[in-house]
Amino acid sequence: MINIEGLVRRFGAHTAVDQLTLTVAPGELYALLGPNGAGKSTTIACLLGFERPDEGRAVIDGIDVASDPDAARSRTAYIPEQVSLYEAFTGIENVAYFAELAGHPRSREELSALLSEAGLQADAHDRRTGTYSKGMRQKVGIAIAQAKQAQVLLLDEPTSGLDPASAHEFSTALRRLRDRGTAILMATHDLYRTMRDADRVGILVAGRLVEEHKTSDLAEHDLEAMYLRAVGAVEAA
Ligand SMILES: Nc1ncnc2c1ncn2[C@@H]1O[C@H](COP(=O)(O)OP(=O)(O)OP(=O)(O)O)[C@@H](O)[C@H]1O
Repeated sequence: MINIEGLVRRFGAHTAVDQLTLTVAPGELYALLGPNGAGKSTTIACLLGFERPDEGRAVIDGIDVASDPDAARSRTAYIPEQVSLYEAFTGIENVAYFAELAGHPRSREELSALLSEAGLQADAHDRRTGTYSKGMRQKVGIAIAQAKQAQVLLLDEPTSGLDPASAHEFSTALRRLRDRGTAILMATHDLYRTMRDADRVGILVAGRLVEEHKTSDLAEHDLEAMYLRAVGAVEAA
């Protein structure tokens, strides 16, 4: 469960996140849209304990992240745009390491099954991750989230730059995690993936949540028109 309550984060005179309140339930995938600089990454950084809120709280499974970042992080997996792995280690070794660190050691068979389930082809499991493509790294990120039994998954523009087939495979793996009860918050610019994968969508503009809807209540062109209107680019539509 993710609870963001009245979150404010300022950098000098600039308010990057402005009174943001947002909840993501277990088994829910929430897409956070917004133009560059809207405050999406800063919000995620507060949930990870990398940034401290000036006001309000970021809460993971009842734990205030700023008060106990280690306990919050043990329940959280994070997939940034570029997943960083130990390049000299294989895919299996990377997942093994992160699973063990989280207190969930796994057998080789389990690790291999997790990677396959995340969509990584079997012949890559024992290759050094230094040779992996971006899409393959994202899949390792999903396998790590599953291996450490993270209740919360945070993603920052995970599908940007992935080819359509890789993005599709990634989405399938993501939805599977969601269906197993993970609360997922994804910052993204991808309206198509948002409509396909997300249960709810919020639009952040200048740090403020200006729209929030169930995707089932929207058609794809509605979301695009709403987004353009929200960011003040309606003439461009
Ligand atoms: N450490 C920092 N110091 C000063 N300003 C910062 C810092 N981090 C972020 N900002 C500013 O806060 C605002 C929000 O940035 P943020 O990266 O959260 O936006 P974003 O929605 O993730 O954008 P993008 O889509 O480009 O990733 C921006 O104006 C940014 O320049």
